[in-house]
Amino acid sequence: MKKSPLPVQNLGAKGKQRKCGREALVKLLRWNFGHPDFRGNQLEAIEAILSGRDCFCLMPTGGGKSMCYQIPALAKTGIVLVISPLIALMENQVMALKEKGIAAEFLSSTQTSQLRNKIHEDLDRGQPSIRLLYVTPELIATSGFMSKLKKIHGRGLLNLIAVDEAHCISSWGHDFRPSYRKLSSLRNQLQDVPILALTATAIPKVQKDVIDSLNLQNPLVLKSSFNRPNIYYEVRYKDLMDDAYADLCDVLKSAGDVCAIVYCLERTTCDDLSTHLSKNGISCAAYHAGLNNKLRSSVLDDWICSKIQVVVATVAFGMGIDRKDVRIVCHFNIPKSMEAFYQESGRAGRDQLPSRSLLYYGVDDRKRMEFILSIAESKKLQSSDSQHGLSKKSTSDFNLMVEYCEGSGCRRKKILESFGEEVSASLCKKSCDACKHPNLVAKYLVELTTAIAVRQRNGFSKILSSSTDAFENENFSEFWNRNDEASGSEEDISDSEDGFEVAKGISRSKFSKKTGINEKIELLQRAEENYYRNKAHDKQVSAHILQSYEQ
Ligand SMILES: Nc1ncnc2c1ncn2[C@@H]1O[C@H](COP(=O)(O)OP(=O)(O)OP(=O)(O)O)[C@@H](O)[C@H]1O
Repeated sequence: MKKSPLPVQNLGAKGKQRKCGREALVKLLRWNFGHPDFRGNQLEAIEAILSGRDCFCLMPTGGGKSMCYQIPALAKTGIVLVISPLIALMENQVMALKEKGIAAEFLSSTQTSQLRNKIHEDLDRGQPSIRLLYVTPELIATSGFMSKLKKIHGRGLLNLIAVDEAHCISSWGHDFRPSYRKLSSLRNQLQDVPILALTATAIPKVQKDVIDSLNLQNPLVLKSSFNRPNIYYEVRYKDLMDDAYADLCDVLKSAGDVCAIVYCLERTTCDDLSTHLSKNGISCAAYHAGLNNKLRSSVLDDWICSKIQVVVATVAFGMGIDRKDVRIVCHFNIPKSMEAFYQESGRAGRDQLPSRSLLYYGVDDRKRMEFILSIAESKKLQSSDSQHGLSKKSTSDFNLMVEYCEGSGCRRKKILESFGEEVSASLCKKSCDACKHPNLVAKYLVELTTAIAVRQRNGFSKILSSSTDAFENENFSEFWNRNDEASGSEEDISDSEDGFEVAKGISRSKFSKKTGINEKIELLQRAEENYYRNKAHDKQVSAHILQSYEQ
């Protein structure tokens, strides 16, 4: 049942602001959201914002960042503007808030003009009923919307600008969106409105970049640990097992009928693996950008309402997925960076209950990812726009991921150290395989070294043939551009021209539909020669590679 919101707390008779004390804020939290108390740095962030101060807030996935702007929206008359990278994300949040009786809206080109006009009319009123307004960065950049914001601000009604997923502004971050760059002008245009930057994934370089780019003034910087104590981290080695599909099937079956996400690099793997799991009695479906919108949303709906328990997906299944009881997040292929891994594995256990991150590591997968990243890298070097247009992520970021899988020692420590955190030896408490079963993991790593040596002698035959397919049939589309399921409107970040999108362009042009098979083989051989230029390939290996193209 919808509740009516608690009366606004802060305005005295003459519009003078009264301090909204801790007790009143806790009351708002309990009444509107049913949580007994604030968590982590939530209260500090809220108090800073309500005092008019800029704030940079780093909280782990599932930490409760949205409360940091939702409570201020309820504590003051006026509007909180929330800038969010995805329409789906905005839709989810607005729906959840409306269910709680909180007046929230989003503006996007996916709405009817009638609905948009209604929202604009409300914003023009002396006392708008909307408390939270969600928009994309593209809308902010339009002069029409900016002048509307200025008018609202001029009437003293713009209380806060919250920039969600703020790391998207930094070209050092893993999710760089060129459209976020446009937010740099906010501080000048709307001078005394506090800005709150929120992110779950910011290495120190990105944190500084976010603060500088948004031009935050003397911000309160709140950082929580990235540690997710309720997630158990584990790596399994594909090269040491007969059948990774069967292994995953056993894992899911022995976990019971739990909710899980399995991430794969390629769409075909999603389809194959999902079919295999289904045949073995696991309630699951594939999800990737190759499926039509209707099918994708029905998979999503079925998963959200527990009709199916396991989704086998590419990274298109990403931001904005709000199911809290995900017990297992499995990476069936190695992710491209520690940041991506942290973000994706962090979708497990958002209810804080014990959960699992399971990564299947394979040497073929590693080589394939290195090959893909090397193409993106070489394009970046060629680009004259390398300062602003492209992500600055590089293959070196991937090495951290390889070290996570191939190196010895605590997995949790490796994750946290990659984000610049100092980690005490006792932090993990045996909640990763390397700490819980050190001898077994050490044995696996020795066996893996042997397996790699054997594979190097025999050549990594499958890698390039798979890459040909991928470039040709867009099997990797989501890898290059994580959000290609979005609507493609001018307000949508989905047509962002980030580094991978540009690299996709080269790959496509390299292997356009007109490219004949011989040319493809030649191009791939040349790429392969470059790639393995320090490695000796005897005739037998070359023949083996050619043979694999023909299959
Ligand atoms: N003070 C609190 N007490 C208990 N639960 C809370 C509290 N604050 C937030 N939550 C709950 O925690 C969950 C995660 O919150 P939220 O979606 O805001 O996290 P987030 O930091 O934005 O996560 P992500 O980065 O994964 O999107 C939600 O179910 C929310 O209701």
